[in-house]
Amino acid sequence: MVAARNLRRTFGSGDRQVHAVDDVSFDIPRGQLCAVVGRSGAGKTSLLNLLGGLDRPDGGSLSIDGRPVFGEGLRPTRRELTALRRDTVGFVFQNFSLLPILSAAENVGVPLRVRRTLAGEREQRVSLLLKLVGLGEQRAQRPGELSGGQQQRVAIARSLANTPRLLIADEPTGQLDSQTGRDVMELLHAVVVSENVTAVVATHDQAMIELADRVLTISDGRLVEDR
Ligand SMILES: Nc1ncnc2c1ncn2[C@@H]1O[C@H](COP(=O)(O)OP(=O)(O)OP(=O)(O)O)[C@@H](O)[C@H]1O
Repeated sequence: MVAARNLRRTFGSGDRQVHAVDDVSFDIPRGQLCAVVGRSGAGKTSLLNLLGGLDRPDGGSLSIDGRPVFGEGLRPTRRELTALRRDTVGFVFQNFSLLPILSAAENVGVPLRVRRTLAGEREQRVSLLLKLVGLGEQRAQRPGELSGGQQQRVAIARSLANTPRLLIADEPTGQLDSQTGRDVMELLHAVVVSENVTAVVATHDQAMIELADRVLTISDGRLVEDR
């Protein structure tokens, strides 16, 4: 599902050069929940940004779902990267990134509006997703009226709206207390199974690491352990 070969991302130049992603290669099969771990500054976010098409590598190649995205002689346009994110990838961030003036249901529906999904179909999918994350009753509430854990559940529902094949989650439980974080992790694990999506999750969370099928450890931009 994800094939990364010798991926590199370097920031800055001269003495201040940082190899945030340094010659990283791996394959992630479909349906796998893969945790990416490592110290602060190790390069987890930089790697996830490449996998999700939010940033471009300086070297190496990447294929998602059998489609070459980056590689020798392959420079996707901004429009092509936008299409990749819209059609293939779902994102969950530490800070939830919900729109405060929209209800839970409207937030989940945003990716479907972007894709111009018909209203009836959109409503159906939004209801299904809110039920999936256990928030069928909260559909009309705005993010400010929901707890942190509930907000992250809305964000997970939104990330699944466009039936992504790849789910990228960057520290999804970073702002949650440990029990709520565990619930959100279990939910993520359950949706990976039920929606047959492949997930790559940057985390410091021991509970998530235990739930993961695979753990990639990054240190100074390098992949130092794969188990
Ligand atoms: N846009 C940027 N410009 C310059 N340097 C950057 C940029 N983004 C990341 N870096 C550097 O790349 C390295 C890896 O950062 P990254 O955010 O990927 O680490 P991380 O493992 O996700 O850390 P954390 O757990 O704290 O989020 C760090 O040294 C960081 O300072």
